[in-house]
Amino acid sequence: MTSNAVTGPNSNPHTNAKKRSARPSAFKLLARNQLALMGAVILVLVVLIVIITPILPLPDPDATDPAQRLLRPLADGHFLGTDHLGRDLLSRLIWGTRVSLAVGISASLVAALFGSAIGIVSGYFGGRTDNIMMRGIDMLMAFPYILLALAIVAALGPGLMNALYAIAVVNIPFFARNIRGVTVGIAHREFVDAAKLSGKGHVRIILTEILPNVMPVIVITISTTVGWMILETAGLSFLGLGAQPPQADLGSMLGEGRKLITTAMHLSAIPGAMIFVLVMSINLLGDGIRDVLDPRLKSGALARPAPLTRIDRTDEGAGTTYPDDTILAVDELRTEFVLGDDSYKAVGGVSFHVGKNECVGLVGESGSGKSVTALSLLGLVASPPGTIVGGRVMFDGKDVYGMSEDDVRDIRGGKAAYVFQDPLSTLHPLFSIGDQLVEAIRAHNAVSYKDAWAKAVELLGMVRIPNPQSRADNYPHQLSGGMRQRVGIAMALANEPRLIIADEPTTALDVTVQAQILKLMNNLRNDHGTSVLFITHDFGVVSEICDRVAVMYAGRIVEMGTTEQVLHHPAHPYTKRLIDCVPRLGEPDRRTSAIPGLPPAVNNLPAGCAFADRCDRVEDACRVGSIAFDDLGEGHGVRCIKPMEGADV
Ligand SMILES: Nc1ncnc2c1ncn2[C@@H]1O[C@H](COP(=O)(O)OP(=O)(O)OP(=O)(O)O)[C@@H](O)[C@H]1O
Repeated sequence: MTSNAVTGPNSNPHTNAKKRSARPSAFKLLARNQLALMGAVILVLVVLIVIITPILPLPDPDATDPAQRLLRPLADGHFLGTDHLGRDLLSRLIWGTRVSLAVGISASLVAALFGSAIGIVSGYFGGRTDNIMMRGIDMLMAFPYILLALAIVAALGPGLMNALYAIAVVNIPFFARNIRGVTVGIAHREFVDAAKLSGKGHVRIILTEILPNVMPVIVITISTTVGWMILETAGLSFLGLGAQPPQADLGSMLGEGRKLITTAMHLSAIPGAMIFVLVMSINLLGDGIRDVLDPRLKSGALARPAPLTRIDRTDEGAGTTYPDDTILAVDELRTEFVLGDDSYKAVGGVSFHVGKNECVGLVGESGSGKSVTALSLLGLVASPPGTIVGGRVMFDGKDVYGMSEDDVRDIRGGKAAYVFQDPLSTLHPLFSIGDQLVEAIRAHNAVSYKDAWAKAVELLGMVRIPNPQSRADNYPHQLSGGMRQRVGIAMALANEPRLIIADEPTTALDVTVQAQILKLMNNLRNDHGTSVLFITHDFGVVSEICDRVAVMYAGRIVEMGTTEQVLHHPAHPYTKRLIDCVPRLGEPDRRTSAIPGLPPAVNNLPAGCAFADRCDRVEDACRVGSIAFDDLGEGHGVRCIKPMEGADV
């Protein structure tokens, strides 16, 4: 770590002007996965060779020549040698691979077509249709699949086409079950309901709403099963039920070679190696395709995140000093998401502090970096893809990024607690709220279950949940949204935190419940001396609860001051426009106006002021260099070269 090599997003804005695509192309993403690329290269090579097989100067694969039997590889005129009938092995291998690939891919497509159709219909209609179709599929699955395949070929008679049908049929249940599961999850989503309400018929809904959403899963399933189907086809041919003599496929070649394995090992080793290479390359490519089609895998969202955000700092803040009673000090914090060659500078040098028993609001439009700032404070940004690339966070006088994992974990839910916007997604659906509170209490205190339960009930009472004793046995789905948020707050209060970080805790609630929750938080703050970092996009909420407020835009704080200063005398044009968006009670004639344009993408920030393109006071100087955060006195500061002095709102 060095302290001088600051490469923050705005330290050299000229470099940021470079245009970059939001997301690399699918091909680029695939090419980055070296194993998948290797698989793709091998597979393309094999496919090219089998496509041009008829025009290759190869001897007839079925022409026998007893005088030339069992020649070793590299023999004259026979690069891979000959088999027990003197047939050229290279020619048989290439023709055999062509047959195996064609049968394997065709079987996959047939299984995918029928299996997916069954899965979609069954998952979409549900009820009796689902029951009948799935019981049929269960019956197919009740037999060991290879026995079933053998039985089908035995009934239809040996032959390649019959092997193809058998392999396709035994794989239909696999597709049907997979796709049904995905369809059930989609069939009741709001966009499907909206399509139904708009009068679309079932067939159109399936084709336009369901199919595009399950298509990636179908493609992924095909790509991961085609190798398996080639193996199964080879297995049937190996047993003499697939390709019939003299036709070669990889399985039948292996079967013939097996009889002479001790005298001419190459007869089985060569087709065996080809099956291995083919199946491996298809599987590697399949895995790569799966990663490309699921952006969450590529971004690391589905990977197991590290317990602490990755810290790779080029600086440790500007060394700013803060008042003595500061509980949280954030100094030039920078957090980035690295996706391939793109880095998303979600937090680009943020500094603020929260004093004891103080409530500081963090306000800004959606995407301005409020949540990432809040999560970065205690290393909760998922890594990958998030990295803290600069700055320092001091909590209660200690450097958070210099602490051990255990120490940070101790602070989380202990001295500092989070309250999130949607408590339904943070509360466990299968445990009662009492049990979840008990768990939160016992994670930081060595108390008995009974004592923790009593404390849990007390906490529920404290956040004004009626009948806390009996409500403690309720599950999250049995509570209203407002009550769930109270439980979220009770959970945050469980260990008497010194700081509560509340990320839009009232956004999902109606105004009456919102007012109750704000009052509750204010009372708790005053009763317990807790500090609050309150994240919101609503200036109305700020005016009710915050002592000071910081306004964020494109990952940076553009204005900061007391609530009175920022709300009534905004200095930054952005703050003024944000305030103008809020309707006021009792002022029906006041015009509210939306801010034109959109915030810049954080992977492509412009030089100078990030708000310049949307600002009606912009001048040339706004688009040059880095805009400093100027002190306007009395704790009021702004990042603007032309602040609005004395603007009265
Ligand atoms: N996992 C991620 N990968 C890539 N970019 C991300 C990720 N999470 C957040 N971002 C980006 O970081 C930026 C800041 O997001 P953040 O969630 O902090 O905004 P916000 O101000 O809290 O918005 P909201 O009010 O909508 O929650 C956004 O541009 C967002 O797209």
